[in-house]
Amino acid sequence: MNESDVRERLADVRDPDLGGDIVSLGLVNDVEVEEGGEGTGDGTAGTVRVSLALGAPFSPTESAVADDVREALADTGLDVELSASIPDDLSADEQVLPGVQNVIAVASGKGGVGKSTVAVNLAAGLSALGARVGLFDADVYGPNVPRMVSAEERPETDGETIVPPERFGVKLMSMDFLTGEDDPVIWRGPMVHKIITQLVEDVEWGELDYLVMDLPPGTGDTQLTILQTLPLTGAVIVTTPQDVALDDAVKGLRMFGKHDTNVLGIAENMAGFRCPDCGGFHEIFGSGGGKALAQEHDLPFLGGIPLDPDVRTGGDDGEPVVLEDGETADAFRVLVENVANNAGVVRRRGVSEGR
Ligand SMILES: Nc1ncnc2c1ncn2[C@@H]1O[C@H](COP(=O)(O)OP(=O)(O)OP(=O)(O)O)[C@@H](O)[C@H]1O
Repeated sequence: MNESDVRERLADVRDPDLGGDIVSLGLVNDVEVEEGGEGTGDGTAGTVRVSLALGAPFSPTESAVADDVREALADTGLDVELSASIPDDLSADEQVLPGVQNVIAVASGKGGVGKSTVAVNLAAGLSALGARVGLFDADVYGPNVPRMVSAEERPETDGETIVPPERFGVKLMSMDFLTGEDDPVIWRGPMVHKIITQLVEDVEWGELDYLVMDLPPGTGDTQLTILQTLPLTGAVIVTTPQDVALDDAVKGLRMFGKHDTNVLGIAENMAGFRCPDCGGFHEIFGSGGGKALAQEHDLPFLGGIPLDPDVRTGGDDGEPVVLEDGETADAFRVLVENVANNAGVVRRRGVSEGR
């Protein structure tokens, strides 16, 4: 079995989203076969090392592709060693956040729709899948991260670098940690730019699979600065089924469109209420708006999160609901998986189209 035999077998593995096999799509970076058996005396047929251009660690789709690759090589008798990396055009020095694979922004057109709630549960849910995750709370108007850590757990700094505190395996940072008591209302573009730069240069994120950014609501300076400064994989737009929230979501979509930012999809929050007393399901803010918005703009619908008192108490106590059991937690898990899958589509499409 040589390298071209291996590639021939890999040509049977399909990418379920891009519609083609992983070899033709350019998703096989490298194949190496090391003969074993006689001669080497290790008693095996050898090892095959395959490097795949996969970019969304722990996403169900990419995990399935990796399983298919193993299966395609299963009867060769070779030990299969897989690795995943998306080759980068820029050197580590030129990259803004060299250790971070995916930056995912969570945005909304207006406040109070549950954007921060989605960001926190997305980060915790990705971490629960096994990924290395950071959460940056850039929502100066309603920071949520400080609530998740006690005062003693504030970031440590030696004057040069900032070490983010961790909860449920997620590294946490907040604009609030950096600015202290300053009144965010007086912030202007240059100030925001300075802080974002500080985030990029001074925080020790280490190696991360996903950095989730909780953007402030709306389409102002901070959002634009972040879009211009950071290499986003894509954005998640949070809305409620109400018409007015949907109008605002469209404004958000336009902003991302202008900056060539991928939209990973639309999440609909407060989509119905399961009454704990009568057991009935009530659609308090209407229904289907998020899905219709997604369809209209030809974007993925990521899922609906019900109105559930546990979401709020979880938020207040800093314990994301996604880590619990139940209907709402399941809804969040679907959302987390869809976001990861769609991040993978963006990354693999980039490789495939960039060849
Ligand atoms: N699905 C839900 N069920 C019940 N309560 C929710 C749900 N989603 C959010 N909430 C609650 O609604 C309030 C607003 O949510 P959140 O802070 O996430 O909104 P936001 O869009 O980030 O607003 P802002 O950016 O203005 O801070 C919080 O108290 C939160 O706990």
